Amino acid sequence: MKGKIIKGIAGFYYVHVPQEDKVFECKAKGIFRNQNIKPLVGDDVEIDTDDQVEGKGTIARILPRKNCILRPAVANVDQAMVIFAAAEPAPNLNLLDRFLIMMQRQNVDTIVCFNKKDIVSKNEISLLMDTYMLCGYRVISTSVLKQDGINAISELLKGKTTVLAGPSGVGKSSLINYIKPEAQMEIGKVSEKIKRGRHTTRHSELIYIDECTYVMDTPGFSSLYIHEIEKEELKVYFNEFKDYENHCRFIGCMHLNEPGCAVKEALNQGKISSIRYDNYKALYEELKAIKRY
Ligand SMILES: Nc1nc2c(ncn2[C@@H]2O[C@H](COP(=O)(O)OP(=O)(O)OP(=O)(O)O)[C@@H](O)[C@H]2O)c(=O)[nH]1
Ligand SMILES: [Zn+2]
Repeated sequence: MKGKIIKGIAGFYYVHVPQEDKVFECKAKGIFRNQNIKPLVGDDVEIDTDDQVEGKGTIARILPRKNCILRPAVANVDQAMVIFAAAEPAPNLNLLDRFLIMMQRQNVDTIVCFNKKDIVSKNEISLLMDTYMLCGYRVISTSVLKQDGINAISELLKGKTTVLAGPSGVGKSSLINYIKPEAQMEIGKVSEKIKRGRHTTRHSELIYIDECTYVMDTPGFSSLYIHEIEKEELKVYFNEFKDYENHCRFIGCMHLNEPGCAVKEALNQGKISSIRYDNYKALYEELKAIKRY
């Protein structure tokens, strides 16, 4: 039978078989260990089912991977969707930029979603959306609470495997519950959940929506390290610099204090978002401060 690994815990792999809409608890065959292959969430696999014990089986073969990424560890990803709340909690755009860099570095396209649009003004939501649209990202705004904009999300997810990520409390569980009511994700007040520490124990897991649509729920994050990046490389991830940087006076301009910098000129003319530029500067300083051994 063919299926997809949706979860891996302590040496067991949970394989969803769409044909039967059933999940089998599987062990991996020893051959994978010999070949140094570790089955990954997202892997398409062939399993042999156990005749004796209902719902158990063995992974016999891992089908060729389209891709696989490390953060989060998942195979065969088509895209990511990152959710931030427009307010409550206030969006930490430095954290959003870190996420975008991390995914771009792994060649994964990311859609940006600002949720809770019901509690901010039209101006506030437009400012957030424009900032990221200007950098070439697909951006949507939603209110899961008022069921506004969710159809657009369903359309974007259709037929794809999407990593869904975001900080705690932005409405990720609420969204998953809306598109897949059987998922029964726990929804709660931000503070209560943090007190219980629930978000720290959750595993990444693929949720089956339909035949070809999977969503990977990832634990809420509050920080992201991008320290493997060289400071000189950082500018590559700021897509909005591209239109200007060929016009900088110096080749290799870092767009900081160099004279004749076209990126800074674009910034001064309001063509580049100052929020993004400030994040670039802050991240650059952070990378510069890291000791390299
Ligand atoms: N006003 C408003 N509140 C929302 C919206 N979506 C979710 N909420 C509320 O925000 C709180 C957090 O929602 P969750 O769905 O639990 O958030 P989460 O992102 O899954 O959080 P973690 O599980 O900690 O990662 C809950 O009280 C929700 O009812 C929205 O669109 N508007
Ligand atoms: Zn420059």
